[in-house]
Amino acid sequence: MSSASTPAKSISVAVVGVGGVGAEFINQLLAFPQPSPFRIVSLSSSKTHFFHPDGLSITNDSWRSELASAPNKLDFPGLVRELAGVVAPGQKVVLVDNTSSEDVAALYPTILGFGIDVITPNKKAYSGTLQLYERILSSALESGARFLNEATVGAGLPIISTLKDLVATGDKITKIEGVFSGTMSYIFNNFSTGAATGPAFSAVVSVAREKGYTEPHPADDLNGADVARKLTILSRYIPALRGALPDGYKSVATTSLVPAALAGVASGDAFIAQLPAFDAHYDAMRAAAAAEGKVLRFVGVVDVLSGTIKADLEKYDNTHPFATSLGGSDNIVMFHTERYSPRPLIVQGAGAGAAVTAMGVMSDLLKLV
Ligand SMILES: NC(=O)C1=CN([C@@H]2O[C@H](COP(=O)(O)OP(=O)(O)OC[C@H]3O[C@@H](n4cnc5c(N)ncnc54)[C@H](OP(=O)(O)O)[C@@H]3O)[C@@H](O)[C@H]2O)C=CC1
Ligand SMILES: N[C@@H](CC=O)C(=O)O
Ligand code: NA
Repeated sequence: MSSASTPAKSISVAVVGVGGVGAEFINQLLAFPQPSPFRIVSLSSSKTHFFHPDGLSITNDSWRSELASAPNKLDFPGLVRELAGVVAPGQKVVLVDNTSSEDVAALYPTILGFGIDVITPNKKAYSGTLQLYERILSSALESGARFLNEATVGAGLPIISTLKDLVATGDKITKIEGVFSGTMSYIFNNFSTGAATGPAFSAVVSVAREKGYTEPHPADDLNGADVARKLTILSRYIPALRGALPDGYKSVATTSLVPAALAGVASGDAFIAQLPAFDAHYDAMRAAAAAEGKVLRFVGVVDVLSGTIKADLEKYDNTHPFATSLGGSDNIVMFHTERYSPRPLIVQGAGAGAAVTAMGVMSDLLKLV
């Protein structure tokens, strides 16, 4: 029974993926002030899951071991059907996808079609084919379910909400540019400081991985695909570019920093182990930039007027804001618009890491209350 001081637990939350971001999200959700409008009805790792329509009785100390010892193998389509049975008038169900799985992302149209909201930091769906993107939109429109993905760009930074607000209030975006990868930012903030020499490229990449900034496979950051995905997601919120990338991120002009010899390495561990053999190549790039008084930064551009969407390694003067004002995993995103001209609207801050990404997911969840 509900009352003003004890609201009904009216939002059932199913969490899929309990890696760095997923675990932090669960901790933030369990720490939400009581009485909470949320109840966790399901937790899934890539191996096991548990589900109870009335809510799970878990704590921050217990959920990992309980999930690890759960007898149920993960059957994701089966879980979706069970969740669909929980949807009822006044009873929202939201699936929070904290994986980087294509298979989970491919089911979003079905999930939304059941009236289940989807919240995710996973970029795979919205940066995929135009066809999948359009099916997500039409399923959400038909059922009224929400699809929210703030954490896919800039982690917890308000990038997507800012872009949506600019567009919804009638501003015209002319260009979005900046540093969109926390991993690339961390790497080049530490590797290319203006000096001709410094730490080994492979060592800096390893630290970025240890800090939880990289994708499960770090090559997905170094090959530029992660930035290309973010640019695709942003371009789809801009009316003039909505249909511009039929093949999604694969249509973005992208510079890869992965040595050709490592392009097919299947595991992240093997990739990290083999990267030191190529340090001399990156040393030469750093020295060449330093000789011109410049630093290296990996940037993305969505130029609405020319239709150019690209992810590239660029050289910037030592005095440029990309050289002087970025630290850690900082992203910086500049929105050039009709209203914000000639000076852009700028959002800057940590753009990767479990805590700030989970905060972005949590902020989307709060939009449902
Ligand atoms: N880390 C960051 O800073 C940011 C991450 N993101 C996005 O957040 C998502 C999660 O990232 P992160 O936590 O760092 O990555 P992790 O690799 O730490 O976690 C991903 C988890 O998903 C699990 N998983 C994979 N497939 C499935 C599946 N089919 N069902 C259930 N679980 C599955 C994996 O399990 P197992 O290990 O057993 O395979 C793993 O535990 C990614 O999409 C990433 O792009 C977005 C912004 C920033
Ligand atoms: N690997 C990504 C994580 C956030 O999207 C990054 O480094 O930015
Ligand atoms: Na964000």
